[in-house]
Amino acid sequence: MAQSTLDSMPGASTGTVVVTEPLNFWGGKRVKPRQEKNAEPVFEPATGRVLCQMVPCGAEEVDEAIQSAYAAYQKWSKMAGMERARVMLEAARIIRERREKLAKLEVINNGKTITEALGNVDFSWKSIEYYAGLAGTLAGQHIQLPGGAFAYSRREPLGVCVGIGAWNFPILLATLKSAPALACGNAMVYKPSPMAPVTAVILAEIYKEAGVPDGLFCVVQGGAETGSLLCHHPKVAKVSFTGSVPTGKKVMEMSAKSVKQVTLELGGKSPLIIFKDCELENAVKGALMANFLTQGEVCCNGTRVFVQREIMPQFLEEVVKRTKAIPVGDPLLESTRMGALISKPQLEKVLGFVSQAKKEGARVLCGGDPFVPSDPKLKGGYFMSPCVLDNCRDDMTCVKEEIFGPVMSVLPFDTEEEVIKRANNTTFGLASGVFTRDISRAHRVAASMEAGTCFINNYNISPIELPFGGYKMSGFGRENGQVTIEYYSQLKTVVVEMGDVESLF
Ligand SMILES: NC(=O)C1=CN([C@@H]2O[C@H](COP(=O)(O)OP(=O)(O)OC[C@H]3O[C@@H](n4cnc5c(N)ncnc54)[C@H](O)[C@@H]3O)[C@@H](O)[C@H]2O)C=CC1
Ligand SMILES: C[N+](C)(C)CCCC(=O)O
Repeated sequence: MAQSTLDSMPGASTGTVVVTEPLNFWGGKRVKPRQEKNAEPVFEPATGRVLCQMVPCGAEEVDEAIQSAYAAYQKWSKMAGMERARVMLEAARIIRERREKLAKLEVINNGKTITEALGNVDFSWKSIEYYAGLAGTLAGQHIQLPGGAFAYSRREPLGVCVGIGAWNFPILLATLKSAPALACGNAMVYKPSPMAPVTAVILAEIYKEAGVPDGLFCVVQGGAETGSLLCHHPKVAKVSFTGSVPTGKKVMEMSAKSVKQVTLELGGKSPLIIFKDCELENAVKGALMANFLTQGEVCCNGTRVFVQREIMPQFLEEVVKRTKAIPVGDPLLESTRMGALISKPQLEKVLGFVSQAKKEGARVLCGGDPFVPSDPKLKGGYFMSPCVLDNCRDDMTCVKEEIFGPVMSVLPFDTEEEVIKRANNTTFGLASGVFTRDISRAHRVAASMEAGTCFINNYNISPIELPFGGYKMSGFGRENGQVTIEYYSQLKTVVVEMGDVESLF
């Protein structure tokens, strides 16, 4: 039972997998939905075929999951960090062992290429290893006070934390939220996106197999309604959310009612600035990495590509040549470099952005059309050709709004001062990038960016060791890196009197 979905994976190919096992997990096992009412079909993006049914959890089920997490938290939080680390390292080992199967299932549910999905699975076991490494280092301070009195601080967990994930990195987001949470001694109830529900429950099975107490990592399925039940539940101490700005605001509002801590990883419209003194080939490669991973459905993508006017012709020629050469198609083939978008509505939304851009005066240099691969089984898939837009202006819709698809907008600029101002002229602030061979300029620009990350001479390098998160409306709090320990724990100060109480009364 436990590994049935994965067991069917080795021979799996696009268009063959159907998932029928329950996708909820609490109390140490998969749990069948209480009623099939409101079931929603989940599609395989590469074929448009139904992969499984997602049945949203109601109030009673959410409560059951949270109670089960709370019971596990009571045990887990009393263990030493080193003991928790040992269990987590075992979970990381199991993920490594099932790397290929897990990645395949991720591809079938999300539509991204197998090459990227393998990288995402590697990111997952690395996050667990990284936070397992930190679990044994959690410590407080000892502070001496007058008269022999002293105090110490203890770093304690928060309790039951909720993770709400997006569909673009299903297994990676479930792991990068749960790994630091568990390392600090918390339990987590995780709600994946209703469009990508199948891999989080496998992570839950792996944690269980590694030896966490039953209930420590629970999965509840559902959309907005289930999400708000989680955000309102009185036993939840914290919500970590990845998704769009409008939903992030709602999560914050709901969490405010019972003063829950929140981490918000929201959208972006990040600038990538390419100066004329750059190494051009690297800048072109960087622009592709900034726009086309996971079909462009990445929050930190550098979708506003500012290019210094003198090198614009060469840049465009090279970027278009390479974009046209991207093999789009069956995401399970190793040679494919771009798979299918998550859903039909998402594909239509992205194509809509391209038509709007044309109306507003942008020029399509390549792509931007629906793409029908020659393989007949992919005819119903949500593919499009990657797109480069030229003649863009700062006031165009494609330059202002998050598109979340493979669409790069290219904008000319003349001076450093001008481009910094234009790059920062957005309500978002997730990431930014700069290509130049002038080291002073590189650091000057990095310091001026109103964004949580700045990449110098590369883009989208986000290993687990580095803090990741937004400025402005891209959110707050950080994920990844050592600092995330602070977002999943709280300090208790213990004050110790060694003499008599000096009372004023
Ligand atoms: N920054 C990012 O990484 C992401 C940005 N987006 C952007 O958002 C657009 C829409 O995508 P969606 O998946 O609909 O994003 P969304 O922000 O609505 O959903 C993200 C998660 O929040 C949950 N959710 C929705 N309403 C909720 C509520 N009221 N309370 C609690 N949880 C709730 C969803 O079920 C999902 O798990 C995309 O086209 C893209 O532009 C989407 C996903 C990730
Ligand atoms: C930083 N990265 C790419 C590993 C994950 C970002 C999460 C997101 O795009 O929603």
